[in-house]
Amino acid sequence: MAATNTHPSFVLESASMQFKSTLALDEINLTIERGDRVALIGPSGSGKSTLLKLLNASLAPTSGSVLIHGKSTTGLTPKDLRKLRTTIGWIPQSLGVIDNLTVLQNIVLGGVGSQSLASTLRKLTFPSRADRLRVLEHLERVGIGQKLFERTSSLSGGQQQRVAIARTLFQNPQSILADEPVSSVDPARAEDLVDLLTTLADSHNATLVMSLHNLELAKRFFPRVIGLRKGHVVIDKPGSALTEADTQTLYDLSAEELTADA
Ligand SMILES: Nc1ncnc2c1ncn2[C@@H]1O[C@H](COP(=O)(O)OP(=O)(O)OP(=O)(O)O)[C@@H](O)[C@H]1O
Repeated sequence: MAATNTHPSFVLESASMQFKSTLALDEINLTIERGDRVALIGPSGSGKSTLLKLLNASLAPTSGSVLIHGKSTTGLTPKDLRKLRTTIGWIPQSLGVIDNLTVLQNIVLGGVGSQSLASTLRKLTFPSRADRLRVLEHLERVGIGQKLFERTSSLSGGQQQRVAIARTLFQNPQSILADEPVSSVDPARAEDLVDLLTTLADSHNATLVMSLHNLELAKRFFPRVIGLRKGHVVIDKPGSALTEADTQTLYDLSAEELTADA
Protein backbone atom coordinates (compact mmCIF):
# COMPACT_ATOMS: atom_id res chain seq x y z
CA MET A 1 0.00 0.00 0.00
CA ALA A 2 1.15 3.56 -0.72
CA ALA A 3 2.15 5.69 2.28
CA THR A 4 -0.59 7.73 3.92
CA ASN A 5 -0.68 11.39 3.00
CA THR A 6 -3.58 13.56 4.06
CA HIS A 7 -3.00 16.30 1.47
CA PRO A 8 -4.93 16.32 -1.80
CA SER A 9 -2.87 14.58 -4.48
CA PHE A 10 -2.70 17.66 -6.71
CA VAL A 11 -3.63 21.30 -6.29
CA LEU A 12 -3.26 23.88 -9.06
CA GLU A 13 -3.65 27.51 -8.07
CA SER A 14 -3.96 29.90 -11.04
CA ALA A 15 -1.40 27.71 -12.80
CA SER A 16 -0.44 28.81 -16.33
CA MET A 17 1.99 27.36 -18.82
CA GLN A 18 3.29 29.61 -21.56
CA PHE A 19 5.46 28.19 -24.37
CA LYS A 20 6.81 31.19 -26.30
CA SER A 21 3.68 32.56 -28.03
CA THR A 22 1.42 29.64 -26.96
CA LEU A 23 -0.52 29.83 -23.73
CA ALA A 24 -1.01 26.05 -23.25
CA LEU A 25 -2.75 26.38 -19.85
CA ASP A 26 -4.44 29.55 -18.66
CA GLU A 27 -4.79 30.13 -14.92
CA ILE A 28 -6.05 26.66 -14.00
CA ASN A 29 -7.54 26.14 -10.54
CA LEU A 30 -8.03 22.47 -9.75
CA THR A 31 -7.92 20.11 -6.78
CA ILE A 32 -7.57 16.37 -7.29
CA GLU A 33 -8.22 14.49 -4.07
CA ARG A 34 -6.47 11.37 -2.86
CA GLY A 35 -8.02 8.34 -4.57
CA ASP A 36 -9.77 10.36 -7.32
CA ARG A 37 -9.98 8.63 -10.66
CA VAL A 38 -9.85 11.31 -13.34
CA ALA A 39 -10.01 11.22 -17.15
CA LEU A 40 -8.65 14.25 -18.97
CA ILE A 41 -10.42 14.81 -22.25
CA GLY A 42 -10.31 17.51 -24.89
CA PRO A 43 -9.27 18.14 -28.48
CA SER A 44 -5.72 17.87 -29.71
CA GLY A 45 -3.71 20.81 -28.42
CA SER A 46 -6.13 21.62 -25.58
CA GLY A 47 -3.40 21.16 -22.94
CA LYS A 48 -3.89 17.60 -21.61
CA SER A 49 -0.24 16.51 -21.89
CA THR A 50 0.95 19.85 -20.55
CA LEU A 51 -1.32 19.48 -17.53
CA LEU A 52 -0.01 15.95 -16.91
CA LYS A 53 3.57 17.26 -17.11
CA LEU A 54 2.74 19.86 -14.45
CA LEU A 55 1.26 17.09 -12.28
CA ASN A 56 4.41 15.02 -12.85
CA ALA A 57 6.66 17.98 -11.97
CA SER A 58 8.50 17.57 -15.26
CA LEU A 59 7.38 21.15 -16.00
CA ALA A 60 6.98 24.00 -13.51
CA PRO A 61 4.17 26.48 -14.21
CA THR A 62 5.26 29.79 -15.72
CA SER A 63 2.91 31.46 -13.22
CA GLY A 64 0.73 30.27 -10.35
CA SER A 65 1.55 27.15 -8.37
CA VAL A 66 1.26 23.37 -8.44
CA LEU A 67 1.27 21.30 -5.24
CA ILE A 68 1.92 17.59 -5.47
CA HIS A 69 1.04 15.55 -2.36
CA GLY A 70 1.18 18.84 -0.45
CA LYS A 71 4.53 20.09 -1.83
CA SER A 72 4.93 23.01 -4.21
CA THR A 73 6.91 22.09 -7.33
CA THR A 74 8.36 25.58 -7.67
CA GLY A 75 11.88 26.09 -6.39
CA LEU A 76 12.57 22.46 -5.43
CA THR A 77 16.18 21.26 -5.48
CA PRO A 78 16.91 18.52 -8.06
CA LYS A 79 17.21 16.04 -5.18
CA ASP A 80 13.81 16.99 -3.71
CA LEU A 81 12.32 16.88 -7.20
CA ARG A 82 13.62 13.33 -7.73
CA LYS A 83 12.25 12.31 -4.36
CA LEU A 84 8.84 13.81 -5.16
CA ARG A 85 8.78 12.01 -8.50
CA THR A 86 9.25 8.63 -6.79
CA THR A 87 5.76 9.11 -5.35
CA ILE A 88 4.26 9.40 -8.85
CA GLY A 89 3.91 6.58 -11.34
CA TRP A 90 4.23 7.92 -14.88
CA ILE A 91 3.02 6.02 -17.94
CA PRO A 92 3.99 8.07 -21.01
CA GLN A 93 2.52 7.66 -24.49
CA SER A 94 5.71 5.87 -25.51
CA LEU A 95 5.37 3.56 -22.42
CA GLY A 96 9.02 4.13 -21.53
CA VAL A 97 9.95 0.43 -21.47
CA ILE A 98 13.49 -0.46 -22.52
CA ASP A 99 13.46 -3.05 -25.32
CA ASN A 100 16.83 -4.64 -24.57
CA LEU A 101 16.08 -5.37 -20.92
CA THR A 102 14.06 -8.30 -19.64
CA VAL A 103 10.59 -7.75 -18.26
CA LEU A 104 11.99 -8.31 -14.75
CA GLN A 105 14.67 -5.65 -15.22
CA ASN A 106 12.21 -3.12 -16.67
CA ILE A 107 9.94 -3.52 -13.68
CA VAL A 108 12.76 -3.39 -11.11
CA LEU A 109 13.76 -0.08 -12.74
CA GLY A 110 10.36 1.31 -11.69
CA GLY A 111 11.32 0.89 -8.05
CA VAL A 112 14.86 2.31 -8.02
CA GLY A 113 13.64 5.92 -7.73
CA SER A 114 16.37 8.23 -6.56
CA GLN A 115 18.96 5.51 -5.82
CA SER A 116 22.54 5.85 -7.02
CA LEU A 117 23.67 4.52 -10.39
CA ALA A 118 25.76 1.79 -8.71
CA SER A 119 22.83 0.61 -6.62
CA THR A 120 20.55 0.69 -9.69
CA LEU A 121 22.98 -1.42 -11.71
CA ARG A 122 23.33 -3.90 -8.84
CA LYS A 123 19.55 -4.25 -8.57
CA LEU A 124 19.25 -4.73 -12.33
CA THR A 125 22.02 -7.31 -12.52
CA PHE A 126 21.23 -9.21 -9.32
CA PRO A 127 17.61 -8.52 -8.33
CA SER A 128 16.95 -9.86 -4.84
CA ARG A 129 14.64 -12.80 -4.30
CA ALA A 130 12.17 -10.44 -2.61
CA ASP A 131 12.22 -8.13 -5.66
CA ARG A 132 11.75 -11.09 -8.03
CA LEU A 133 8.75 -12.31 -6.06
CA ARG A 134 7.19 -8.83 -5.96
CA VAL A 135 7.71 -8.40 -9.71
CA LEU A 136 6.10 -11.76 -10.35
CA GLU A 137 3.15 -10.83 -8.16
CA HIS A 138 2.59 -7.60 -10.16
CA LEU A 139 3.04 -9.38 -13.49
CA GLU A 140 0.45 -11.93 -12.47
CA ARG A 141 -1.95 -9.14 -11.57
CA VAL A 142 -1.60 -7.71 -15.08
CA GLY A 143 -1.93 -11.20 -16.59
CA ILE A 144 1.58 -11.87 -17.95
CA GLY A 145 3.31 -13.72 -15.09
CA GLN A 146 4.92 -16.15 -17.54
CA LYS A 147 6.91 -13.34 -19.23
CA LEU A 148 9.19 -12.56 -16.25
CA PHE A 149 12.51 -13.45 -17.90
CA GLU A 150 11.65 -12.56 -21.51
CA ARG A 151 13.31 -9.75 -23.38
CA THR A 152 10.79 -6.90 -23.55
CA SER A 153 11.30 -6.44 -27.31
CA SER A 154 9.81 -9.93 -27.87
CA LEU A 155 6.46 -8.91 -26.33
CA SER A 156 3.43 -7.61 -28.24
CA GLY A 157 2.40 -3.95 -27.92
CA GLY A 158 -0.42 -4.88 -25.53
CA GLN A 159 1.91 -6.97 -23.36
CA GLN A 160 4.42 -4.10 -23.25
CA GLN A 161 1.60 -1.87 -22.01
CA ARG A 162 1.05 -4.36 -19.21
CA VAL A 163 4.76 -4.26 -18.39
CA ALA A 164 4.51 -0.45 -18.16
CA ILE A 165 1.56 -0.78 -15.76
CA ALA A 166 3.33 -3.42 -13.63
CA ARG A 167 6.45 -1.23 -13.48
CA THR A 168 4.36 1.68 -12.22
CA LEU A 169 2.66 -0.45 -9.56
CA PHE A 170 6.00 -1.90 -8.43
CA GLN A 171 7.02 1.67 -7.59
CA ASN A 172 4.10 1.73 -5.10
CA PRO A 173 3.14 5.28 -6.11
CA GLN A 174 0.67 7.55 -4.34
CA SER A 175 -0.55 8.74 -7.74
CA ILE A 176 -0.49 7.35 -11.26
CA LEU A 177 -0.45 9.61 -14.33
CA ALA A 178 -0.98 8.15 -17.78
CA ASP A 179 -0.74 10.09 -21.04
CA GLU A 180 -3.02 8.43 -23.62
CA PRO A 181 -1.83 4.92 -22.72
CA VAL A 182 -4.35 3.31 -25.07
CA SER A 183 -3.89 5.48 -28.15
CA SER A 184 -2.24 2.80 -30.27
CA VAL A 185 -4.31 -0.28 -29.45
CA ASP A 186 -7.56 -1.67 -30.84
CA PRO A 187 -10.83 -0.73 -29.04
CA ALA A 188 -11.26 -4.07 -27.21
CA ARG A 189 -7.71 -3.97 -25.87
CA ALA A 190 -8.07 -0.28 -24.95
CA GLU A 191 -11.10 -1.13 -22.85
CA ASP A 192 -9.28 -4.04 -21.13
CA LEU A 193 -6.32 -1.81 -20.30
CA VAL A 194 -8.40 1.06 -18.92
CA ASP A 195 -10.41 -1.47 -16.88
CA LEU A 196 -7.19 -3.02 -15.56
CA LEU A 197 -5.52 0.28 -14.73
CA THR A 198 -8.57 1.74 -12.96
CA THR A 199 -9.11 -1.46 -10.97
CA LEU A 200 -5.46 -1.66 -9.92
CA ALA A 201 -5.33 2.04 -9.00
CA ASP A 202 -8.41 1.47 -6.82
CA SER A 203 -6.92 -1.56 -5.10
CA HIS A 204 -3.67 0.37 -4.41
CA ASN A 205 -5.69 3.38 -3.21
CA ALA A 206 -3.68 5.43 -5.73
CA THR A 207 -4.98 8.56 -7.42
CA LEU A 208 -5.27 8.07 -11.18
CA VAL A 209 -5.22 10.81 -13.82
CA MET A 210 -5.31 9.62 -17.41
CA SER A 211 -5.67 11.55 -20.66
CA LEU A 212 -7.99 9.86 -23.12
CA HIS A 213 -9.33 10.56 -26.58
CA ASN A 214 -11.97 7.85 -26.24
CA LEU A 215 -15.01 9.52 -24.63
CA GLU A 216 -16.92 6.25 -24.19
CA LEU A 217 -14.14 4.91 -21.95
CA ALA A 218 -14.05 8.19 -20.02
CA LYS A 219 -17.81 7.94 -19.44
CA ARG A 220 -17.76 4.30 -18.36
CA PHE A 221 -14.68 4.08 -16.16
CA PHE A 222 -14.15 7.51 -14.60
CA PRO A 223 -16.09 9.02 -11.69
CA ARG A 224 -14.56 12.38 -12.64
CA VAL A 225 -13.97 13.74 -16.13
CA ILE A 226 -12.14 17.01 -16.69
CA GLY A 227 -12.56 18.56 -20.12
CA LEU A 228 -9.98 20.99 -21.43
CA ARG A 229 -10.39 23.39 -24.28
CA LYS A 230 -7.74 25.90 -25.31
CA GLY A 231 -5.98 25.64 -21.96
CA HIS A 232 -9.13 26.11 -19.85
CA VAL A 233 -11.12 23.63 -17.78
CA VAL A 234 -14.57 23.73 -19.37
CA ILE A 235 -16.04 20.51 -17.93
CA ASP A 236 -15.59 18.88 -14.51
CA LYS A 237 -18.22 16.25 -13.73
CA PRO A 238 -18.77 12.49 -13.36
CA GLY A 239 -18.23 10.53 -16.57
CA SER A 240 -21.74 9.08 -16.26
CA ALA A 241 -23.17 12.65 -16.43
CA LEU A 242 -21.41 13.65 -19.68
CA THR A 243 -23.90 14.82 -22.30
CA GLU A 244 -23.92 15.46 -26.01
CA ALA A 245 -23.84 19.18 -25.19
CA ASP A 246 -20.55 18.62 -23.29
CA THR A 247 -19.05 16.95 -26.35
CA GLN A 248 -20.08 19.95 -28.44
CA THR A 249 -18.61 22.34 -25.89
CA LEU A 250 -15.30 20.50 -26.18
CA TYR A 251 -15.02 19.64 -29.82
CA ASP A 252 -17.23 21.86 -31.94
CA LEU A 253 -15.43 24.63 -33.74
CA SER A 254 -17.23 27.93 -33.54
CA ALA A 255 -17.75 29.90 -36.76
CA GLU A 256 -15.11 32.32 -35.47
CA GLU A 257 -12.52 29.52 -35.09
CA LEU A 258 -13.33 28.10 -38.52
CA THR A 259 -12.66 31.51 -40.06
CA ALA A 260 -9.44 31.86 -38.06
CA ASP A 261 -8.22 28.39 -39.13
CA ALA A 262 -9.05 28.91 -42.84
N1 LIG B 1 7.41 22.11 -25.53
C1 LIG B 1 6.54 22.88 -26.18
N2 LIG B 1 6.93 23.96 -26.86
C2 LIG B 1 6.05 24.76 -27.50
N3 LIG B 1 4.70 24.54 -27.51
C3 LIG B 1 4.24 23.47 -26.85
C4 LIG B 1 5.14 22.58 -26.16
N4 LIG B 1 4.37 21.60 -25.58
C5 LIG B 1 3.09 21.86 -25.92
N5 LIG B 1 3.02 22.97 -26.66
C6 LIG B 1 1.78 23.59 -27.20
O1 LIG B 1 0.87 23.70 -26.12
C7 LIG B 1 -0.47 23.38 -26.55
C8 LIG B 1 -1.01 22.24 -25.72
O2 LIG B 1 -0.28 21.06 -26.07
P1 LIG B 1 -0.54 19.65 -25.38
O3 LIG B 1 0.47 18.70 -25.90
O4 LIG B 1 -0.63 19.86 -23.92
O5 LIG B 1 -2.00 19.27 -25.93
P2 LIG B 1 -2.81 17.90 -25.83
O6 LIG B 1 -4.20 18.27 -25.42
O7 LIG B 1 -2.09 16.93 -24.98
O8 LIG B 1 -2.81 17.42 -27.35
P3 LIG B 1 -2.85 15.92 -27.96
O9 LIG B 1 -4.21 15.38 -27.63
O10 LIG B 1 -2.68 16.16 -29.44
O11 LIG B 1 -1.73 15.13 -27.35
C9 LIG B 1 -0.37 23.08 -28.04
O12 LIG B 1 -0.66 24.27 -28.75
C10 LIG B 1 1.09 22.70 -28.23
O13 LIG B 1 1.53 23.00 -29.54
